[in-house]
Amino acid sequence: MAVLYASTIAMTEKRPTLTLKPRPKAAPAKAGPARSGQSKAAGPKPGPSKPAGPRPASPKPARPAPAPAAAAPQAEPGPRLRHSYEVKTVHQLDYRPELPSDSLAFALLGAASSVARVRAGTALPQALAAVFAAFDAEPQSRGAIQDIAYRAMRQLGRTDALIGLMTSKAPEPPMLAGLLGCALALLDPPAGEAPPYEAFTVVDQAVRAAAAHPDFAHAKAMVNAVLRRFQRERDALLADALRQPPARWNYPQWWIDTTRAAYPDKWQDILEAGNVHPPLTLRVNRRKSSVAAYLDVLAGAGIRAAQVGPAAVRLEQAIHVSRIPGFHEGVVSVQDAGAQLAAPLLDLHDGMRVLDACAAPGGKSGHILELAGVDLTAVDADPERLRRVGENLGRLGLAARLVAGGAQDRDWWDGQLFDRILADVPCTASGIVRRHPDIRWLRRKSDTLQLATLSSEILDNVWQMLRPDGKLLFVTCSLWPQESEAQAAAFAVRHGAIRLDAPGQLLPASAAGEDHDGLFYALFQKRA
Ligand SMILES: C[S@@+](CC[C@H](N)C(=O)[O-])C[C@H]1O[C@@H](n2cnc3c(N)ncnc32)[C@H](O)[C@@H]1O
Repeated sequence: MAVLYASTIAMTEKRPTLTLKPRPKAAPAKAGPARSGQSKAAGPKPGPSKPAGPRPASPKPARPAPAPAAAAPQAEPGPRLRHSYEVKTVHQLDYRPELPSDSLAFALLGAASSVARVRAGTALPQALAAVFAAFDAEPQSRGAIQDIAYRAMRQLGRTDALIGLMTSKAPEPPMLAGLLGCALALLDPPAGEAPPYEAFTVVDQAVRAAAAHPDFAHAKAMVNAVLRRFQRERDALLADALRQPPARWNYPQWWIDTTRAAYPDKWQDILEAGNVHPPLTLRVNRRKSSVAAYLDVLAGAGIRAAQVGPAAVRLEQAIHVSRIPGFHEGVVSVQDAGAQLAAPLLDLHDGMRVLDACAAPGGKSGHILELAGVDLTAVDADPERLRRVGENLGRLGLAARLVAGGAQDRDWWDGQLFDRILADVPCTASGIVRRHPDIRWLRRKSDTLQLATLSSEILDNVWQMLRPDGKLLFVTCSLWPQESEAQAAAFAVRHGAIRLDAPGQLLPASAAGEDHDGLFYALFQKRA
């Protein structure tokens, strides 16, 4: 059943007409009209996770369209509402369109719903999970929805600017803006990337998508006009849009300013590195195999790969985890090469008591247990994420004591000191935006200070749980000094901690020889 979303988002009963900005001057037409009346769209260019052209009939029954806004149930009888712009309506992010589930139009609506959810504050993976459930999406359409949503996130600054240039006001509801953004991201891929679909297919399917949604079927002509105008006036529009830094870099302005202030000589490279597709890097479980043996397995399966760290293997082409040899048997885990530095830095020995203070989803917990037979306590504040630690360790054939709790609290601690502590604290995650392109749009500037405050509480608390001579590794996946180096320096002063050798701030890199996320490492020893 379609879920109605609370009517906090204003929309008028009399639907607002989104007017198009007048063109500065007539431009010669390059593209033909959108063929929205056709029964079958041309299929996409070959590539992964792409839906086929529309089928004549939907394989699943479409969800019934909820009642129109004016008929939405009132909690209590109130004064009669005027037929005016004061009447609010609900927006239906969960509405399953009456479209073939393998059509690009279906995938575009799913991606548009995901983008609208991210704009409302939901992380993209959760947004996608909600859309897959609401749309009852099959694996093929899931792949297509996800692909388009990730593209849209990587291009959001640019597509927002383009939409702003072509429309007189922000398209409403947000899902309509999301649909335009998704379609523009397909029409205008990043430099060097081929468009995944023919332009006329994208326009045709975006118009069909708009027409299939009760909240903005009225705007299908606008969708057609905006996308066709982009095709005709592409160069001029892009030149105009790219004058705005968020469009040029695809980050919010505050993010650009913060990066520039922290890294005056490297900020552009850092921003670019966050926009490239991340590689698929694996960690070989040394309890089950070796890098050399695993590379042989990959070669035998026709998968090209290279060693990029003591236990790290990078695949030349990303593949689905289900196709990674030995993944389900726990021979390998997916983990960035930079993140693989953590466990070896802890200098682990069999029999040690080790605390992983912010453990979920358990990437580093697994590595710790692969390296030594330690007694591991894995704490995380999020019980749902903690469950994934158990699943991941189970796949590796390893075990730890799992504790749902705040690492700034002590109620879960049995009072016995730890020999080693890993504090991979919550942070803005500004160093891993290439894997999570939604993060930059979800974060607010004020998050940095709030997260830095929490992480200093965590550090101060777990330091009391460390035995004299013991070591604590402080890790963030942040690029901001406030969360990393400044935090580490202040911590060392507060506690008189000995600072040992560690990589410090690793900036994100995507060169063949060095390819890792942006991470920060500081290692401390407690005085005996
Ligand atoms: C950077 S992630 C940890 C990644 C993990 N170490 C790994 O390698 O897979 C940070 C984790 O801290 C958790 N977290 C957030 N606030 C916390 C708190 N107050 N105490 C403990 N864990 C917390 C989050 O749920 C998240 O799982």
